[in-house]
Amino acid sequence: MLAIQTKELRKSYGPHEVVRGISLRVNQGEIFGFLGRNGAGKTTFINMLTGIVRPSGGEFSILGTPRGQLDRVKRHIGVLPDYTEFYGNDTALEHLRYFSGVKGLKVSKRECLDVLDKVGLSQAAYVKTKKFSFGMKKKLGVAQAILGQPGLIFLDEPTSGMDPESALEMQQLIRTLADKRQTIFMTSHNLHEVEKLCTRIAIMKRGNITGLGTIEELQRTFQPGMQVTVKLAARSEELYGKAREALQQQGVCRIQSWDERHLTAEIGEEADIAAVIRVLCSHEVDMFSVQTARLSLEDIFMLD
Ligand SMILES: Nc1ncnc2c1ncn2[C@@H]1O[C@H](COP(=O)(O)OP(=O)(O)OP(=O)(O)O)[C@@H](O)[C@H]1O
Repeated sequence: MLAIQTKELRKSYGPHEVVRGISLRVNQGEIFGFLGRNGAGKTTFINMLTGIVRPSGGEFSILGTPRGQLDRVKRHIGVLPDYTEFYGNDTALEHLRYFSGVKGLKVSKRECLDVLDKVGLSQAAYVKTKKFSFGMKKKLGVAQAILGQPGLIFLDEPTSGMDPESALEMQQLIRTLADKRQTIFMTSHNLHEVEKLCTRIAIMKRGNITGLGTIEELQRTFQPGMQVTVKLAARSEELYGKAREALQQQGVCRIQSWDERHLTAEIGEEADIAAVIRVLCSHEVDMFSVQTARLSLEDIFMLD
């Protein structure tokens, strides 16, 4: 069973098509990263899947249940929305107990306290939420989303506004949830976090998915080859001229840029590094180091 399946899902506001026919499959237990610039359509897409926004076209199913029967699985879906506001005179614990009642979850006080502990709010269980900082509200939002161990959890920017330590703890919590086969569908503008956490990533641009896959698959899609940077043993015009000439003559790589000491070239695959090193050695080019690099998620995200 898939956690999420969408087919040609679309949404328009008047003449403005915000989500343009997205087909996506998310497996159970994945930490799926959903990226896009501000206004790309991420929240609208999530809001359709959680029943907040009515699609203009297309189909989807959640945990094997089609869109028309979403009420049947709502208890198994957790959501951290893109805004987190609470009734200020309630404590964190009161809020969770009230929320679990509204959602029809059978959750004990002990479980609510456990969840508050997991998000790092154990000290604030009996504190009124009007005294909460932005980061604490975000944590309470996550607590609400994971209450009752839902099979699918939507997290809209789960760590934004958190201090670095809290963000790391939240990332660890997300991993723990996925280890228990709970599916996470998350947005984040922290690309480093996404690169570290997510099993697969979709990049959304102007309502379309322009990239989809693991980080390695995205790298291969957007840069079929690899980049190799040779740092020469010394800053020397002669050495660098020799290196350039040797590599160009042998055609083992395509030189992209160079300065007085570094020479950066594109190679077809990792195994071609050996050929580059062989050519340079046979032409007596002394090297300090040879490094390969692939595009980072940030590089890929910035591509238009
Ligand atoms: N209710 C609405 N009525 C009209 N336009 C809307 C509505 N909701 C969203 N939009 C428009 O849809 C587009 C996508 O918005 P959405 O909030 O889905 O983007 P996003 O990718 O989540 O952005 P962000 O990263 O800033 O949260 C925007 O141009 C927005 O103005």
